[in-house]
Amino acid sequence: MQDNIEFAEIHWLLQVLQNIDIGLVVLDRQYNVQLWNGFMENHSGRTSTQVKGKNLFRQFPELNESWLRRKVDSVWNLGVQAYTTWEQKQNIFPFRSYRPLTGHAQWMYQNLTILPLTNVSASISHVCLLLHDVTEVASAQLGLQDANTQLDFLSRTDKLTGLNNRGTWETLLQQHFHQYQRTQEPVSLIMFDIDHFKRINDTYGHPAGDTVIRSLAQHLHQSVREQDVAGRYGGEEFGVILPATSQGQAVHFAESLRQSVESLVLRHEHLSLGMTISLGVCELKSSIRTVEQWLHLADQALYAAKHQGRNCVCTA
Ligand SMILES: Nc1nc2c(ncn2[C@@H]2O[C@H](COP(=O)(O)OP(=O)(O)OP(=O)(O)O)[C@@H](O)[C@H]2O)c(=O)[nH]1
Repeated sequence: MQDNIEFAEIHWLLQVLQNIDIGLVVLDRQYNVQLWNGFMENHSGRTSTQVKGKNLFRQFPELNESWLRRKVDSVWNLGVQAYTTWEQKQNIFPFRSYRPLTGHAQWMYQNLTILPLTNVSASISHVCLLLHDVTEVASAQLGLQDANTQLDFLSRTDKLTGLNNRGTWETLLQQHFHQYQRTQEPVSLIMFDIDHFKRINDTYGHPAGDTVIRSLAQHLHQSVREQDVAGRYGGEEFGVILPATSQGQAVHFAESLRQSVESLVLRHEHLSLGMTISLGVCELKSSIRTVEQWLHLADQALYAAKHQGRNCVCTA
């Protein structure tokens, strides 16, 4: 009677294992498949009869053999279970994902547990791979990461121009100021502003003014080196930090920017628009005690350029 109940229990257990929503694979020392449950059959398209007794890697050449062997060998050698998550390896078995909720995840994300299985003499005779489909969790987490990256980008950039916004740019200016205190390596600052921009707005309308600002920002972005830091400081005022640049080199850059901006012809609807800019340059020196003072000196140079008649470069 007792034997019958135990036999029935084993029978039920086998049915559960066959139908459970987790992949179960038992392997012997030679990586021959000894058990292949319903989950594995459904997702691989191979029946248990097709794969049983055959080498796993010969059956599935798309598996990363050296990686999986390393993992499984550690279980054979240490006798303890091993675990790997989808973050470490997206999909161990390249199964497609058919979950309606996660239509954008083409492949199944998987977590894998590898268990040592002992025989009657308590030595490890087989290993069991437990494969969990974690596509929904992974997609939600990846979606959240994407949203955070997007939010981070939006909080750092100016909406109209895509340049660093004022807050970000000022933080970077602080960093360059402090770096100078440590290294004394040359670093220059250029502040510049579109001349008579109010007239553009008043004559052609605010959208035309926006086009001018956007085009100038794009031109600036294309003109600076990778290590330079461009930002929109205010309405039509911009700042550029030029690392490893002396005052003379910064003036040279400012002058070539001034000339290239002067020759730009911008299209807005049926209009052809042009603009000029005035620029102030200030190389950081040890006599400049604070970042505010540095910015103020560059701003003063910019206003000097305005007073000199605009469309020119002045130094602090
Ligand atoms: N279209 C548009 N206009 C802006 C934006 N931000 C600021 N402005 C306008 O820019 C104009 C700046 O005018 P002012 O500060 O008088 O400067 P200006 O006309 O360029 O004169 P100068 O700087 O002295 O050459 C103001 O009319 C602002 O309303 C923006 O994002 N888009």
